[in-house]
Amino acid sequence: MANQNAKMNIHWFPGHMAKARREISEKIKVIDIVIELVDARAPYSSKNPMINEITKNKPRLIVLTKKDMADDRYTKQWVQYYEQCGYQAMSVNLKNFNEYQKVIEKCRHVLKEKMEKEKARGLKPRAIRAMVLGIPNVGKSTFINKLANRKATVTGNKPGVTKAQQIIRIAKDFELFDTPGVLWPKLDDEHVAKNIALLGSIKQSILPLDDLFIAAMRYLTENYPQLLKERYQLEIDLDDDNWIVETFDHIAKVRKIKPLRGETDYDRVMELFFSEINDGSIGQITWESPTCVNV
Ligand SMILES: Nc1nc2c(ncn2[C@@H]2O[C@H](COP(=O)(O)OP(=O)(O)OP(=O)(O)O)[C@@H](O)[C@H]2O)c(=O)[nH]1
Repeated sequence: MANQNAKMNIHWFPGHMAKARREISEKIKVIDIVIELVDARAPYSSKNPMINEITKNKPRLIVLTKKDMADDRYTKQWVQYYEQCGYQAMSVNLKNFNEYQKVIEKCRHVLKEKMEKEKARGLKPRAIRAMVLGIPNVGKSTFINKLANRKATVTGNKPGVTKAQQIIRIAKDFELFDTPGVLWPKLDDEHVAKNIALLGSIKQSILPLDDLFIAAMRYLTENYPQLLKERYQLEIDLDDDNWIVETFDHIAKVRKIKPLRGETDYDRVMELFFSEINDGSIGQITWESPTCVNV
């Protein structure tokens, strides 16, 4: 589960990006479908900005992971949104025993026509080959490991087929690269950086923590006041000039955080709040809706 300590490699230098692109471009030649994982709690912010360019015209399935931590209403809207944009999209909870099977089913469905055409042209039936892509912490390894642990056969143990050693057979008709393509988020966009920090995917210190705290509290008050009430018995009046200090004081009191040199321990309050946001204990929250981002 995403947590306070989960850290994204935020040092994406042009060299890293070029390398990631190169590796993916190599693999993409031999795959039929790209499975792009994004986090359902921020399905725009957790996307790589250049994915279209990188994956060229390969069929793509956008999978919103961690739907158990996101707001169901928004998850539905996001799936619809991406479908309207012309992609295949679905949401999953990878913690559920068999959910990933739905992803395979969907891939089969997307490629049905292509495979039938190949058959009609007299080509030998073959397995669909897929690759998983996504920014750090969206669930790529969880997804691949689940598939691999169930029924994995390394298919490339033929001499001279080095590349194929990275491909695992999941089912008779489905193969997957065993390592995902790791892409970078658009951290120079403030909206994205804030959301990525709230997902717990990067060390939150890349942004001033108090700004992040204030932005999160404002958003929760406007969108999920009930969750704040249930978790912290907190009701914020954003028109009150003193709401920020009062919020800190209130949480410290309710959660019995010891004062520091006679004052509210602001750092401890933020630490507690962010860890509860990250691990989902405040509730199912989505940080952006399709209506507020320009995808
Ligand atoms: N609740 C919940 N947690 C999930 C889900 N999918 C993944 N996780 C958790 O999210 C965290 C990150 O998952 P990973 O599979 O390591 O993500 P990744 O994309 O491989 O991350 P990197 O290795 O950093 O690129 C782990 O703690 C997983 O257990 C999901 O659908 N629901």
